[in-house]
Amino acid sequence: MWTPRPVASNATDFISIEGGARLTGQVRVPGAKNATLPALVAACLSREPTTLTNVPLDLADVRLMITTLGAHGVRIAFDGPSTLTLDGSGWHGGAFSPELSTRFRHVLLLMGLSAFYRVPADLTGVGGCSLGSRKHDLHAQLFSDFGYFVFDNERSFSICGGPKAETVTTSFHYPSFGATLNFLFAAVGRVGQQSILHNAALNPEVIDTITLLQSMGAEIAWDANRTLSVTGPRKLQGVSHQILGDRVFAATLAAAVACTRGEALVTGVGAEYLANEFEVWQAAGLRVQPTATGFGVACPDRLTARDVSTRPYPGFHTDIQPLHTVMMSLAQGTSRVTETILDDRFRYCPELVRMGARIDVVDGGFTCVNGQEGKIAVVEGVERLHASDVQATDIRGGAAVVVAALAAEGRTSIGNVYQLDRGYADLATVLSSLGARIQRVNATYSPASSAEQNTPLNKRGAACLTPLPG
Ligand SMILES: CC(=O)N[C@H]1[C@@H](OP(=O)(O)OP(=O)(O)OC[C@H]2O[C@@H](n3ccc(=O)[nH]c3=O)[C@H](O)[C@@H]2O)O[C@H](CO)[C@@H](O)[C@@H]1O
Ligand SMILES: C=C(OP(=O)(O)O)C(=O)O
Repeated sequence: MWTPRPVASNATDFISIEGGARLTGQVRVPGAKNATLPALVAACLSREPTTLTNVPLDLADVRLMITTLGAHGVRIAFDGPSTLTLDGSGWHGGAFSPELSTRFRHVLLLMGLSAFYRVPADLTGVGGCSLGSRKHDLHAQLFSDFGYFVFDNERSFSICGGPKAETVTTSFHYPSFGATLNFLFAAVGRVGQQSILHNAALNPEVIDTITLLQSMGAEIAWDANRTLSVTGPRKLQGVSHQILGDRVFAATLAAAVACTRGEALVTGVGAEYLANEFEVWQAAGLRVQPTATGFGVACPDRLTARDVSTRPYPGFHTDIQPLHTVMMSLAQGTSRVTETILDDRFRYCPELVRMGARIDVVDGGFTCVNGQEGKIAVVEGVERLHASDVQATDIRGGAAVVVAALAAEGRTSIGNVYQLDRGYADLATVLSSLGARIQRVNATYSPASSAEQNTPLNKRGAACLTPLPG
């Protein structure tokens, strides 16, 4: 049996980038984190082993999910660097350790898995990126609509009991990705019963999970009005499923190419999954050419400013918003980036400002999906960014800072690399294969050395670090 290597996430690690190298070459994106987390849970719905391929096993969130599944009765065999087989028949639910659950958002999907197996589950603390208020009221609502007993207060979220034996119809005020997945997991467990969800999320990663469930035997249909209908099968069989390529990773590479005026061929994910983002970026001057296995991207000239507003799929993806902001930071003109889904998703902007970006985050005068005051980043493009000592505030905010550093003059240090490890496998290796001068530095703590106390990162109190190599 193959054994996965440990995910290297030392709290004091940082990424060092000497900016200015034009990115060129060819790269394949791995399977998507946000398709893998649901697929790991969906695979456990069969009492027969199910094999997943194209799994980004080196992601911290994927490991957290695997560890949590294993701790609650799932048997997992690693078959290779991106393949594993799960046998979920031993899933027993119970109380999830806050030590694990507070570190990733999609621990919420284990409530759906428990609903499927009709075992009680108790969740104290949910993690994920800090992007403002991230509610789970729709999750609580759907389990209640299905007939489970739900206890949901500030301290814990628990379900127990079983579902009703009749058609269930439920409706979301917003097409929540995570809540749609939990709906699917609970619905496929109701043998012969129909479940209907109005205003479902139908993004590529949900469709990938639906494809997996359909191949296992579930009857699932949807329409253009976002109405999802599920009939639970008598049995879900074990299958093999390849995880969808990561569209956000692909967009990150496109942004890196754009900001370094490079040229690259990206494979492993269809350009159609980025249709909206590419339409905006092509209007800004980016050249994108879909291919049979991905897309070519090139940026010969400076981009021009373009406004965007985040929306549920197929609208402009909130996870790609920080990458748009960094592209606009170097574009000609002023653009407005409106975040309508997660009010605090501009936490990375001060990091870009440290690198010379001109960004003002202002109140937008609208209410965000999460009920908070929505914000707009007003980005005045500059010709150049400069190196600084910055932090990855969250997965995609961290990616935006990496892209900025690739384009900036001088050497940038990026701390809090753990955030990047949650969503990007081997980012430094992937970027260096395109010619980036990037290095992950494994820092060691040494309080005795006063020289180390003066390294750039220490000015912001991030860590005591050994001097940068090179
Ligand atoms: C692991 C994963 O796949 N995460 C993605 C998923 O997160 P996640 O599944 O958490 O996102 P949701 O689609 O559920 O949440 C989006 C919005 O809906 C609100 N909401 C959500 C649930 C709920 O019960 N009540 C409620 O009001 C949230 O506060 C937020 O404003 O979609 C987000 C929005 O596309 C992405 O940024 C994340 O990358
Ligand atoms: C916000 C994200 O992830 P999570 O929901 O796991 O925090 C993300 O993938 O950008």
